[in-house]
Amino acid sequence: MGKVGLSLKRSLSSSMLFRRIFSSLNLRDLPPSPLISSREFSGRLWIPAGGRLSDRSRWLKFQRNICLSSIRMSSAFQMGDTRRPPVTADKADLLREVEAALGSSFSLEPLSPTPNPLIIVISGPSGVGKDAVIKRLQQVRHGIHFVVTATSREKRPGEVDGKDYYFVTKEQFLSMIERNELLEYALVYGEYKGIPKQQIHDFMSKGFDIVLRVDIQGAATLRSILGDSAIFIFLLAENEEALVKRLIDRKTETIDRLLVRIATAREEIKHLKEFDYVVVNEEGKLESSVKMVESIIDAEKARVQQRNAVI
Ligand SMILES: Nc1ncnc2c1ncn2[C@@H]1O[C@H](COP(=O)(O)OP(=O)(O)OP(=O)(O)O)[C@@H](O)[C@H]1O
Repeated sequence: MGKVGLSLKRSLSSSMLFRRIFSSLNLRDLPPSPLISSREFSGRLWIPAGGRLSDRSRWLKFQRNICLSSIRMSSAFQMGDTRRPPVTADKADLLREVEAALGSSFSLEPLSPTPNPLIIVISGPSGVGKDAVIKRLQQVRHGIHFVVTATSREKRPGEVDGKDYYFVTKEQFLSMIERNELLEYALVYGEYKGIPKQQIHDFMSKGFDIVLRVDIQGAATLRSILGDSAIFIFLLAENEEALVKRLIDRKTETIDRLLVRIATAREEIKHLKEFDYVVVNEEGKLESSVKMVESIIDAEKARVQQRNAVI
C-alpha cells in the first residue's frame, strides 16, 4: 500500500487536529486510539493511502504506522531544537535512542545521597506525653528505633520490661556506669535513668533513626555530648493546667510528688530555647503531635547539609 504525507501544522489546536484526521478518514465509528493523544502530534504524520479504514485489522495497522512514523520523527529531533520532542508510544525505544545519541546510558543511581540516620532526642516536663508520643510514633513510622532506657525505678502498671524500660536494681545500674555502657545517665527523683550505648550502635549501623527519651537535664547532657549532630525536640502541653491534669489522670503520683513535678516543670520550661524544635502536645490531639514530630524528621531528612551523629 502506497503512502501519502499529510503535513499537520503545529499551530492547529488539538481538537481541530483530530477533527481533520477523523473527517478525512471517516473513522467516527471506530474506538479511540489507546496509543496516541492529540497532544503528541507534531511535524509530519504518515497515513495509509486511500484514507478509508473499515475493519479492525486495518485500524490496528494504521496505529502501527503512526508509531513507526513517530519513532522516525524522534530520530530527526536534534539537541538545541526548542520544539517539544515527539513522545512515542514505546518510551523504552525512545530512551534507547536518546542514550545512543548521547553515547552513554542513563544511570539508575539516586541523584541525591542517602540521608544519614538521625538521633532524635525527645524531652519535656514530666507528664507532658513523651511516652505517649513515642509509643504512637513507633506504631506509625518505620525505620526508627526507640532506645529502651535503663531505670532503677519501680515498674508502673502496664509497663513491660525491655519494651518500656529495662528495669534494673540500683546495684546493676551502678555497674553499668562503671563499665561505661551508658551514653548518658542521671539520678531523677531518687531513681537512676540511663541510655545504653550498644543499642544505638547496633541500630544506626542498620540505617535506623534513633529516638531517645530523656528529661530536660538529660537533654542538656546529650547536647554537650552530641552538639548539633542530633535533633532536640521539646514537648510541651498547651498550658500549665493541662499538664497538671494529665499527671493527675495518670494516677501514678502522690500529692507530694505532684508538687515536686510541677515546681520542676516550671523550671524546665525555661530551657526551651536550648532545643531545636518545640511540639505542643495539646489535650486530645496526640495524633497531631506525632504528625508534627514526623514532619520534623522528614524535613531533617531533606536537609542538604546532613547532621552526622557519631556515638
Ligand atoms: N495529647 C494528649 N492528650 C491527652 N492525654 C495525653 C496526651 N498525651 C499524653 N497523654 C496522657 O498523659 C499522661 C502522661 O503522659 P506520658 O506518661 O506519656 O508523659 P511523660 O512525659 O512520658 O511523663 P514522665 O516523664 O513522667 O514519664 C498519660 O496518661 C498519657 O496517656
